[in-house]
Amino acid sequence: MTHNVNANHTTKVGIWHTTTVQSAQGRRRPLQQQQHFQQQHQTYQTTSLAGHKRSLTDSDASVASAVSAGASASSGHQNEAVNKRQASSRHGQSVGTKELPRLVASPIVLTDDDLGSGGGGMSEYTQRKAFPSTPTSTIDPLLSLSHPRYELPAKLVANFAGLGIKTIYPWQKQCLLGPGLLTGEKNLVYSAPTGGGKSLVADVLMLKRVLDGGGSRDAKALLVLPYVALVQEKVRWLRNVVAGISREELVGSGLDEKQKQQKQLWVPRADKDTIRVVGFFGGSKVKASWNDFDIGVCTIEKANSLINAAIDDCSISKLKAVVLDECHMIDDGYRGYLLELLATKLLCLGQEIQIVGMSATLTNIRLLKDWLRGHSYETHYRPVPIEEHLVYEGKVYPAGTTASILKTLTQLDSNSKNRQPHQSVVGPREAQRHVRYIKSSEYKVLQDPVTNVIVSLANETVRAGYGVLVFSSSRAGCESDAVLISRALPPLAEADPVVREKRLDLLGELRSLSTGLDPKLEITIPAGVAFHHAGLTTEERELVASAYDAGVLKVCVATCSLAAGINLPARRVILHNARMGRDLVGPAMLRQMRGRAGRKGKDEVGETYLCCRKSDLEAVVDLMHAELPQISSCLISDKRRIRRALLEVIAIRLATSRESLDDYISRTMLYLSEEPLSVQQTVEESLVELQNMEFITMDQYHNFEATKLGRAIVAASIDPEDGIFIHAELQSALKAFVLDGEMHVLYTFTPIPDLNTVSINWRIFWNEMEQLDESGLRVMKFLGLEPVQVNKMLHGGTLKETTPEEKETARRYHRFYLALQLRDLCNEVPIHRVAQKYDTPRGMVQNLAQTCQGFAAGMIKFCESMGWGAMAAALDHFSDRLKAGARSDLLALAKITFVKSRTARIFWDNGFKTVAAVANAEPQELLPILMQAQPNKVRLEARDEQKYKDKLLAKAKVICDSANRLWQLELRAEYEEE
Ligand SMILES: Nc1ncnc2c1ncn2[C@@H]1O[C@H](COP(=O)(O)OP(=O)(O)OP(=O)(O)O)[C@@H](O)[C@H]1O
Repeated sequence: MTHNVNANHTTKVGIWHTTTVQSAQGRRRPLQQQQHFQQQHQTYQTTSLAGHKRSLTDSDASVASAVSAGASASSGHQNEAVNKRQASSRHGQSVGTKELPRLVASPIVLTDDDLGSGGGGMSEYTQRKAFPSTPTSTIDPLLSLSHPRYELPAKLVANFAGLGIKTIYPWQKQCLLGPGLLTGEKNLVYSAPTGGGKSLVADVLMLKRVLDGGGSRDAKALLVLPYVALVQEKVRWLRNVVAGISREELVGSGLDEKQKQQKQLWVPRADKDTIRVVGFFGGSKVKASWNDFDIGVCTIEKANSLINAAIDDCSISKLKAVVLDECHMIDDGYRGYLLELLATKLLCLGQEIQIVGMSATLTNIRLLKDWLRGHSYETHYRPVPIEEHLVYEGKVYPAGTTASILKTLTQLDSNSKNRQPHQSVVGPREAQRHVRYIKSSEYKVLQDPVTNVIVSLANETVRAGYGVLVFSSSRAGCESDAVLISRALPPLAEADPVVREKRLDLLGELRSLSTGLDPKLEITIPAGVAFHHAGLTTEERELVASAYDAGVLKVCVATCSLAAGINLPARRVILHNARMGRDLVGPAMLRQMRGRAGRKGKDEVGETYLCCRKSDLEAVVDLMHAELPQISSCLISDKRRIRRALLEVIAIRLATSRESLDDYISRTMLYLSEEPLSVQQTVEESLVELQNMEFITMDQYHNFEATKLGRAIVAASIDPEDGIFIHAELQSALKAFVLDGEMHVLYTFTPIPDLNTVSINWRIFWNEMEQLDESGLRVMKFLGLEPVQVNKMLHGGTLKETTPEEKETARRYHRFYLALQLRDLCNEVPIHRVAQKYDTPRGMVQNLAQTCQGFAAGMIKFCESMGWGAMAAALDHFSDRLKAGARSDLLALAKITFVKSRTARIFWDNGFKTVAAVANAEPQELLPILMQAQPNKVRLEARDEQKYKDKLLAKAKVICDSANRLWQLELRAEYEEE
């Protein structure tokens, strides 16, 4: 027997917490009543505020129908009938933003089993049983960070408390008090579940090293994270943590008078007493040096190149701590292996640098502990309980029972010959195990059981007032899920007035970005839903993530890019098929995704629902029960990596003799797991290959030395194999560099594309080629790119990629296609226009705009190291245009904060042609110019208009201040020249 969840209030789903359902039941009407209420409410709804902001024009309606078509390709007559019914029930309601016909989410029904068992009991992942409650510092004083054992400045402790960390968890205490950790004598590697509070331990140790500095006032730390978004989030967090803290404060805290006297007090200097946290990634800080920061938060690549440069110029002695977050990535051959390289170099230095590694998915922590010669700590504590489920064919199973689902299914399958077509695949034994089921839907767009389930589960949580994170396998999937979910949720007019205002503000902010408002976000945001993927620009992603974090949005549908490390308030995490592109995610990624549910400080509990298709069931159940793979070094699996490892240490002169190279290799993680003899042999072969490639030479004393080329490759932070390609390209360019146009320089600044990720639209290639001037065509010819080949491709030809030569040619076509995009960006074409023109997601175009700056800096270093001074100067001269995204006449203006590309052009056209002119302007004067620079004029209400102007005025003030600073620098330079 089953009970409709909406009609029956006796649900009991967990012993430790109330679930979304229970909370919802406590607060809301049963769904049927609610729908009735909504319809009534909608019928008599007066004109909404949003209606004033923007009306549904014909063109909007056509966009809406286009989106509808995309989101619901299978939509049919039955569906239309329902939609028409619903649309007519909304008659008289003003639509604030674009809106598609509404859907009613399928009801979720409880089974008897659930009523009796407490919703399947606690899942295997829930750690709450072992730690029923978190003790406080009244029970254990060491749970307070102000305890003298930690020797932390009072301000730091207060900052942590202000950020919600008033007491630490028992495991955090035990971990911090491990031997030699607080004093920085020992390295540490530790593992705790996602959301377990790992960051705090590393933050405390790292800050102690920076503040204490082993006597140095110039102590530095690096925190290494795998993704740019994580770097940005961490920079924000750490800046709050260190706000108002000076190094000398540490000396005064937690010590008695005698101890204070014994410690030498530093004399504070205005520029030295605060802790500077700086983020390093992609195109940011291309020329940054160690003097620019105290704590550098970096991507893996940036950390590796910073460390190389510091070892080379001997400034590495300032480095006191390195934190490797998500250190299981060491086993990722694509880029994670750089973690092993950088840490091994530090281990070889023989100076005290505390290395701290952490992860939620480390099974063989011992290997890392042995490698780092440190202390290890493992906990399974998760402060917020998580309840996990599998959903299959509309039925919800507690995660613990999934293995038996499969068993039942196998039995049923073996008897399938006897099964009648109308009989369900789920037999009676299995039916007892599922705790809830989602009724199938009458709408055509919700015929797919997985989609239907996702809409219902999201709808249930949002209506109970909580946040939902949905992971979808692709960008298109994210967008279509978001549109469908939004159609089932209450429209904007029914939202709380404060939330409604904020959603409208969010729409306004997105509209005012240079990319304009995405038509699908325009549909979903009013209902509190958005998507987040690499196709959006960073600004769009940031606005979406922070609106979701603030509760303005209730549903965020994301690709797995949002899975690692990000702290967002998700009561419920729903996985749409657990796929990344076409492939099923691995166990570590699965854990990361599910780990986004129920984060401390954001939510009290968490629930996860992995929703899968029948064809995936077996693989998904295996995945849910899969042990996390043991990590291992991947240095040896591809010889390119060991070659890079050797080339780097030779080039930065960390190890040049055979003995020191052996010593270096013996300190890798690889050396602990591989047969020493086979490692030796690989090293031997790699050294010979590096010599053959002319990256290194051996001198008469049998010491290795990097050649110019070898040093250039390391200075440019590129892979040795890419180095060969670049070297060949630049070497031939030297002979005939095309300087009577910009294409050749731009081509040189274009990062080497991965052939699998860049796809060329040959029609566009052809069109652009036809419009190239003579100089541009000469560049093409020089690169060996044939119009005949482009024409062939246009008519269905294939670009061969079998031989190394063919691969190189293919690379050039792809690189040239990207260079064309870069050319448009530098000629002030806005990102979204470039994206449209080249048939590429705008996030990708923005990524190109950002990464090319770092790559360009690498190319300049490459030329400098090769002794190609003239080429380096020519490239350097042009590199400012990449940053400015503008033609050369605007370069000076584009140095001003917020004045880039199109905005700089509008300043110029309005007579503000120099920094001095802007510096001498009143912010009010700049207001009309900034309004002109907004691409999308929106009809605004008077009140909103004022808000909008206030925002622009604040921006104008920043612009004036920035221009003033630049102008003063210019004046000083002129004065000094005289
Ligand atoms: N002692 C504490 N008291 C209160 N909140 C805490 C404490 N420690 C950590 N938190 C909070 O818990 C949340 C999760 O912590 P954190 O980001 O460190 O998790 P994590 O273990 O790194 O997870 P993941 O592996 O998913 O990144 C954060 O919001 C953090 O501020």
